[in-house]
Amino acid sequence: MSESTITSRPPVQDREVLESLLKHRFFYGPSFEIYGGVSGLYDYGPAGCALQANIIDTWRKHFVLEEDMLEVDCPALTPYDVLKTSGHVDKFADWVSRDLATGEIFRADHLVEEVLESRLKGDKEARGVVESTDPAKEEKDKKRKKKVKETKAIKLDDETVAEYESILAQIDGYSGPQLGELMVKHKIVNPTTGGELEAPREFNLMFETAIGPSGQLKGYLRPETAQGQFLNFSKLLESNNSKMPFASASIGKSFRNEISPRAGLLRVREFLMAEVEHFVDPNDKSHARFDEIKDIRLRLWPMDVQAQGKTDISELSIGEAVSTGMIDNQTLGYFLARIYLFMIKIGIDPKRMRFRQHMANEMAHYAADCWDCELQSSYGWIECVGCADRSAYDLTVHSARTKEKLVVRQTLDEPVTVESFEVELQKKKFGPKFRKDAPKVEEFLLSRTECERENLAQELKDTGKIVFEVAGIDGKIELDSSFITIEKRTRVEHIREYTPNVIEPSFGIGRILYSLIEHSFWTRPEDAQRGVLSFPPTVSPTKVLVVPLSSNAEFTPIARELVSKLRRLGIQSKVDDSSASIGKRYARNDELGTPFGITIDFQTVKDGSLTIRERDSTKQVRGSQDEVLEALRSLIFDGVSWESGTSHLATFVSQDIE
Ligand SMILES: Nc1ncnc2c1ncn2[C@@H]1O[C@H](COP(=O)(O)OP(=O)(O)OP(=O)(O)O)[C@@H](O)[C@H]1O
Repeated sequence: MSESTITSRPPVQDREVLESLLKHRFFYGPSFEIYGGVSGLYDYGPAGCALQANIIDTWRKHFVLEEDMLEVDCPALTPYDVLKTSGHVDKFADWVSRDLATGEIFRADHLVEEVLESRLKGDKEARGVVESTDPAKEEKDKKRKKKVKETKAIKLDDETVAEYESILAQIDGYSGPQLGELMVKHKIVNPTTGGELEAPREFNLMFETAIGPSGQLKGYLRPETAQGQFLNFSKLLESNNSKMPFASASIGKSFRNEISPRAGLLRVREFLMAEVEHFVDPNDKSHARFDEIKDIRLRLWPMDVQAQGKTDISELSIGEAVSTGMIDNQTLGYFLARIYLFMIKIGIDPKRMRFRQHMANEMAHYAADCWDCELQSSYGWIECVGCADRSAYDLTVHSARTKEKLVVRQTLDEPVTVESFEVELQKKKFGPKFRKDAPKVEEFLLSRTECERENLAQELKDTGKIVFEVAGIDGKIELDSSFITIEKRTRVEHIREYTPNVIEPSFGIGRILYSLIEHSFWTRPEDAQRGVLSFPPTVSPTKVLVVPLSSNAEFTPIARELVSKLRRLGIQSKVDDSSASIGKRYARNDELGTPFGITIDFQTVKDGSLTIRERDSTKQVRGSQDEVLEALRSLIFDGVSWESGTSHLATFVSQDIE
């Protein structure tokens, strides 16, 4: 699939028609439904499972095989220590506000966003501004209006409009206290009842559990698959013959106790992730294959444009974006392009895909740069892949906590002379002075960075002592030079030891799958209820539908033989020999996204010839069995277009099929 072969379809006009199709054809549906269901949990049916499996299969070929990545599969159950060290126990939280009267809980950033958007909408109505009539947006607004009671046509002054727009453009970057201030300043209350809300407080999104019967080992269901890859770094490096750079990959379920799961598969509590951790030398983030992708043009929304409250998208080549510094480095740029190519391969509409850079206050403090691949659907622009340069953070914290060296040792071609500040402790004096805290103080001093050592050396020189604090020990500690010396020394090194940086593309498969469904959905012009899902053959749940014209017994062995030949070609097919009319059977399979149909009729019995039907155009051609099979093979595996793949076959006009 290339960009030029993807048909850009109008946004979904009526989500209910699509939702009814997805339910009816059992792509997915609420889990535990006959017990009333639990929000944010979904079961995938046969069509959804096959679609998901094909997306994953394409992902594995596109990333793991193409890039020689090392795949790992690690448990979802994760001990407390791991997630404490990674920062998830303390920081993996959203801000929530509770209605004091009803107990209803709101996610603070979503609430501020919805209320301000709705006020801006009310202002536009009051000013008589006609917005673009995007039906999907209209529907979203209608629903929001119902939910957000205060949407009224009230005119705002220009300053307030500018302020709201600026807040909305930066909504992902506010801290809890800042959201609280915004709620007070802009009088944001429970939109349905008008009730007062508590100041935002943190709510950790991880599901907590105890591992084993004693209840002593606290654990969590992982919120991402990444940690397993970091913890296995040394084994993976060894598997890669100690060669850098390299990438690991993992596909598995992650769990987040979302505050208000909504928008179907877009915000759920258990979802499939596919993540890559690409380990790279911090001094050289170039990519060996950058030239292959440097001319690919992406729709980019950089942080400075967002900070000005603007939504202007620049269409730039990756080469330009990296050379101007908009994208931090080649490896990050390389992965953004590879994400784009993957999306195109599975049939995502490039016009409904953009890359949004995280703003400085939204990015984790350690991240060098971060971009989200956002896909547009009737729910708006949704982050479907996050791609971050996480620097050396993860390996450094796990290494510090476990004392396992998670580093690369590189033999240098030429030895180098290195100058550094070295700390020497008179350990015999630490015991009597600090007693049980001595190891903590020693560890603190020995684990200072080069820059901190330099500062301490200066302090010692200037004042004859150093003064510092150590976490877990009360009060300030003072040490003079009889306890510690810090001196600049020179040594010759033959080995360079470094902690690699990590570039992490992180895919939410459910969000991608749902966006793909919307980008592929349309209804036949003659009947708005007749839905079609135009998946590319690579990901469609079934590739070929075999349709005997009637229940005539002569058709059965032909169908059986055909299916077995298709199977040998690696083409997955289904026979539909139900009593429904052929038109109905095709319509059913259009809803399932099956790209091709083969009809067996009385002519087949006579001369073995068959017809192939193409889902989107409903065109049909006729040929011998060998011709039909060869045409299907090239249509499905070689990405050949219908016109060129079947031009040598006779056009077939059926009387009663459609
Ligand atoms: N609750 C969820 N339901 C479905 N997919 C999710 C959910 N949370 C995250 N994802 C997917 O996992 C990917 C990587 O997760 P990441 O931590 O970057 O998301 P996030 O920034 O927390 O998302 P959001 O801000 O939308 O909650 C996302 O791009 C998305 O596709």
